[in-house]
Amino acid sequence: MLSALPKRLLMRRSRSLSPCRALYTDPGESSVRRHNVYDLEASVRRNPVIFASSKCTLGGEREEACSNNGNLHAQYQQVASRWRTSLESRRSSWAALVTAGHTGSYREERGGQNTGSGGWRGAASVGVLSTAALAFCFNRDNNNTGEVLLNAARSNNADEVKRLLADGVDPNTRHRLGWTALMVASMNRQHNVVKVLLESGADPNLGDNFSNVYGTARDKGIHSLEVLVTREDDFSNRLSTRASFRGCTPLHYAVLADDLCTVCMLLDAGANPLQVNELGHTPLSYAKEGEMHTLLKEREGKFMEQQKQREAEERRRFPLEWRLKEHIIGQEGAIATVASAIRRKENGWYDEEHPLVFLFLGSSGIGKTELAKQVARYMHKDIKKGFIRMDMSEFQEKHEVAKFIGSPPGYVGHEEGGQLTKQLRQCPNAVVLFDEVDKAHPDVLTIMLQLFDEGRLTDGKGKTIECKDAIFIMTSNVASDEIAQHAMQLRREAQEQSRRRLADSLDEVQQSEKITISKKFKEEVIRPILKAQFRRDEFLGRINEIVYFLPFCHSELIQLVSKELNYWAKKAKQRHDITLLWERGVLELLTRGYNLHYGARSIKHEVERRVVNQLAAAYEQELLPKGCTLRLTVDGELGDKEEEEQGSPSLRLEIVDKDSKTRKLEIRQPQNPEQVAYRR
Ligand SMILES: Nc1ncnc2c1ncn2[C@@H]1O[C@H](COP(=O)(O)OP(=O)(O)OP(=O)(O)O)[C@@H](O)[C@H]1O
Repeated sequence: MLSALPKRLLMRRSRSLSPCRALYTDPGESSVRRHNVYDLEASVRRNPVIFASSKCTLGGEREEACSNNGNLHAQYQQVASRWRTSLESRRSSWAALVTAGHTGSYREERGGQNTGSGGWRGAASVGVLSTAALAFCFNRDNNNTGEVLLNAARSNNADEVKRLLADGVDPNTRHRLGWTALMVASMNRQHNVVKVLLESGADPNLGDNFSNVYGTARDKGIHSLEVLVTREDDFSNRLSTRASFRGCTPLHYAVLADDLCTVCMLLDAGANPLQVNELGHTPLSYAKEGEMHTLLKEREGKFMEQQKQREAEERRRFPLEWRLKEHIIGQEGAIATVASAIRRKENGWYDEEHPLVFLFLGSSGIGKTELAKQVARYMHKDIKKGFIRMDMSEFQEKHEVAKFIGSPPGYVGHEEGGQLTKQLRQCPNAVVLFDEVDKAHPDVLTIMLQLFDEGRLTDGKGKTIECKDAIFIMTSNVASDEIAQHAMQLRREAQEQSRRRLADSLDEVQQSEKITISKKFKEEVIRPILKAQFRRDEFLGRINEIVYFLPFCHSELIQLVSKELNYWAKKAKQRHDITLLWERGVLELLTRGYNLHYGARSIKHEVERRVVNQLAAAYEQELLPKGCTLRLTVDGELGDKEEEEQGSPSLRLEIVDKDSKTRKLEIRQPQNPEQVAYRR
């Protein structure tokens, strides 16, 4: 077994597949790579994809090269001495192997490649060998059942795999370097093992966490030689050390291994042929022409169709309105308007020549940005690219148009491109938020009009971005006072009416708080204000929906306070193992901090000021034992808000003892530094 080790090391260098290489294999290429000599430039010429991956791995390569020249010896000495110490204490025979003549046979088998190329090659050989020895040694000593499963999969022992799975080992256990047993079996054409794993519920859509040898070595803080040997021994020796495999699924590996049987098994078990790896490639990108290519292409089409059906079913079962209401309190009119427009678009009942354009109106901190974000989250899985936020107060000057779409050739910043165009190019169907649109310069509005009208935008370099599928949302505080006053007037009238009807049930009172802005108000009050602000009828004419956000009613304020307290209660539990409870009066008292001009933000601040400050002070004064229960209560009478005196009633923090008795926490007020100085 020991003498077999150098041979394995040599053999692993004979073939090398990478996600990029698999597409371009010609007879000449194999000779280039026969001795694992990477002709990187040739690869780049053949396949632009390798350029991306080679670029990122080039650093690793250079790092290796320079360590080869000077550092490696020192590095090797450091690592090797650690390995040797470990080896000596564990297996004296292994230590003997490192110092004995096996390195010689390794050199011979390398076919004289290292002769004349300096002493480091010899050192590297010893390094590889000792790493392999150590990896082997560690493997032998490992009792972890997950590792045993991975080893059984690697050695094609289907019976052992079956036995381990029956004993309850998780079929999705990952190797410490990132892969699963199903990936190992798929890469190594082990059909029986693949079958057993799939039958036991192994997930065919998990992606590999292993990037490449150098990246993984860096991430895990282990030497690249150890990673190399482990990858080759525990996974496959046919894969490139430089290409990135992060995100590759068992299906990617089965395609790389050119194994049609495994591909069929994985697809039948629900593998997603559209799943991309870190390089953005689906398994189909690695399939050569022929049966495999045709099969994957056909399955991709079918999978897309099924996905559409699933999404439609999901939309029916869990409508957009519900999803939005999970995150947004109140604003039911706004939610209904936005959800209906998106539903029309999703179901093909829209004008596909123009993008959807909304104008959100209302005061600050009322949920305009939050609703835009939630729409983006619903439309796009990748929220980072799918949500573009432009602060229009940054485009108030005429010359700032260039920042928006990029400067023309010959101007400063031409190469940088525009803030909007750069992001839109990455995701042309994004949800784009133009915050505080009323602050933008008229020239910027002209560009936006072109964008809304034609659904395309030409940047400073003359390149056009088609974005008819994007959703544009503008927000503005224009007319917010008028909207707030009107809404409060409507609420007062509704409450008066319900009082007159002697409605004493809470439901009816809450019903009376749901109001709708009248058409007359929109036409007679809001339109003229908007016209005066934007000065263009055609701009307003291109807006599909003007959406009104109303100030919060009392029941919505209670919900906002509860949401905020729940947030802090969760934090208290997670960070300090403290349970936080409160009575209804606390919610009532905290709603009094609501300020129409700051919206939900004023509630957040009130909770921080009256509750979180006390908690932090009590914690600092070591009044809160770990695992304790705290209750927030109101100290004093909750009378009319208008008659309330400064600071009264206040919030009291009590600790609940084991026998359910409570005692007030005596929290000292933080001392004013001036008073401290005076006393001294
Ligand atoms: N209706 C709401 N439901 C739940 N949370 C809300 C609501 N409105 C505001 N918030 C919370 O308040 C904060 C500010 O909200 P948001 O950014 O949506 O305000 P806005 O209406 O866009 O105002 P501004 O124009 O000042 O940005 C966010 O943390 C948000 O989660």
